[in-house]
Amino acid sequence: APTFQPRDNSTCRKTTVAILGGGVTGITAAQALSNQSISDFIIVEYNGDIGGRMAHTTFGKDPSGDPYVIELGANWVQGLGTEGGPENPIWTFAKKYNVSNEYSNYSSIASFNETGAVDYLSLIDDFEDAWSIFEQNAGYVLTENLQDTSMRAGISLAGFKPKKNMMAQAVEWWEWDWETSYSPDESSFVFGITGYNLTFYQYSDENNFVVDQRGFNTWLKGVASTFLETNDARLLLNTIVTDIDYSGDGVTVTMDDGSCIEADYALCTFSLGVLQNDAVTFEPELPDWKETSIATFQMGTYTKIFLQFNETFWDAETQFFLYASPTARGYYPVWQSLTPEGFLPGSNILFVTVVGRESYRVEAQDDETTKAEVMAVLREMFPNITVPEPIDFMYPRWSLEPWAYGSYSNWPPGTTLERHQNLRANVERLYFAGEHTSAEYYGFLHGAWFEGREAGERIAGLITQNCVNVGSGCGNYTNYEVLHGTTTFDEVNAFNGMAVSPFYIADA
Ligand SMILES: Cc1cc2nc3c(=O)[nH]c(=O)nc-3n(C[C@H](O)[C@H](O)[C@H](O)COP(=O)(O)OP(=O)(O)OC[C@H]3O[C@@H](n4cnc5c(N)ncnc54)[C@H](O)[C@@H]3O)c2cc1C
Repeated sequence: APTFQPRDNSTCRKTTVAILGGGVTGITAAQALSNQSISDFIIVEYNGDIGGRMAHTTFGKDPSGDPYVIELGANWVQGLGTEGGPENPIWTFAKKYNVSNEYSNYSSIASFNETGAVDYLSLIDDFEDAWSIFEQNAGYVLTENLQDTSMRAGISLAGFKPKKNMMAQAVEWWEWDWETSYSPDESSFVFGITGYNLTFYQYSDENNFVVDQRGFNTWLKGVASTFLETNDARLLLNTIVTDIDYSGDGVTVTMDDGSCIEADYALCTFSLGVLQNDAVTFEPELPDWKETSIATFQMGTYTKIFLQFNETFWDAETQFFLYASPTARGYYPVWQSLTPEGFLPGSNILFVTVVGRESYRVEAQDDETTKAEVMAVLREMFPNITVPEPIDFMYPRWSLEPWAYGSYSNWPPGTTLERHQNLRANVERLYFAGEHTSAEYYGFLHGAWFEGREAGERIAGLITQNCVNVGSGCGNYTNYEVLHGTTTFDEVNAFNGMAVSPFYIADA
């Protein structure tokens, strides 16, 4: 174990660029630097491996007694691409590094409630009919620069109102919360739809599920091996950053063992959850415009709960099982089977996903409590079968992981693109990038990849004075010190419902 050393800047390791975090963003940024012949960088990573939220573990056992490898975090390549059209870069890498995957067929679904199998799948068609209306409405709000609202309002105005119908609630969860890890009430209308379109219309509506027994991060290791040697001294694993001191001249990064790095530039790729939970101390404190944007955007949680059985007692061909709880929206709603061909046939593994508040609740309780809840649901879904106890059971606690504090970001209703830009923008020599800084693809692996590349290219441009990233700008990021609402003060009057000045003081 490292021994604590009092901080001593005179012995700080020196480098040109300190890359904080070895997830998709950090590794991609390092590659962008390498591509411009900048080899003097150090990557600092909390965990013992690269990949960040693209993380796997072992679970259960196969017929020969060896464990399976399953993904705790990112699992799909989302939006692949079309012939001749743009391709998702993650898909390009998945093909290049032969990452095993299988197409998720969302039509391979059966629906259930507390009485067992009940076919309410036509509600999915109703939701999708509403979708074709509200996506157009969102486009109108965007292009006319109208005020944003919630997805709830958007869905409702397009005619889909689940109200107390728990089966409609389950369908809505399948269509919305499952992707964004927040409810429609908590999600931006405009940026919810732009986010969906940029991935699933620009690339394609296909999601391919990774079952590679080397782990999904195998492609990222392949990318890293193109510019990092084995045991490269520029990759510090198992190293925890605690303090980041920044200025217009450079950045000093301190680790929990007291060691430090002095860099001309630093790129912080820590998740929005890490930033929101003050897991790292910034010196000086981050400016208001940065703090406000960190506090405004949301960090969602997405929890996959894995079960292995001795047999596949559910339909072996079906990929998805949707459950509508009679009392609680989002209560163990989507079940996935790894039994079908192309996944892990013979594994008898099922996993169920919860998000948002249900994730917080489930992640705060012990395995036994959760297992009992999950098994009670399965026994409601399959009333005519003696559902056996699982032979293995496991789930991660994303909301509690000190290197992530959640799963991925989401865009709340009623905020502007400028405020999001403040999440991206550098503060002096300290840069920020990650899935959360992607306005186009927040939440996705490809968002992390594009943002890592851009930050790497911008920093490289500053170092070499040779800007290659002409498309999206060079050097420092734009930021907005002050964000105005759309209402000017002369409009704060009785005609707009404000008959009394909000600044009125009775005896002044
Ligand atoms: C459960 C789950 C499911 C998901 N599903 C999908 C999916 O199917 N498809 C998809 O495209 N995306 C999915 N995502 C999102 C995807 O995983 C992320 O968008 C992406 O991995 C983020 O990469 P990043 O480099 O921006 O951040 P990270 O991967 O979080 O990288 C940041 C790195 O910083 C390190 N770090 C943090 N704090 C410190 C510290 N103090 N000191 C040193 N290092 C530190 C972390 O260990 C981490 O490695 C999912 C995520 C989760 C959690």
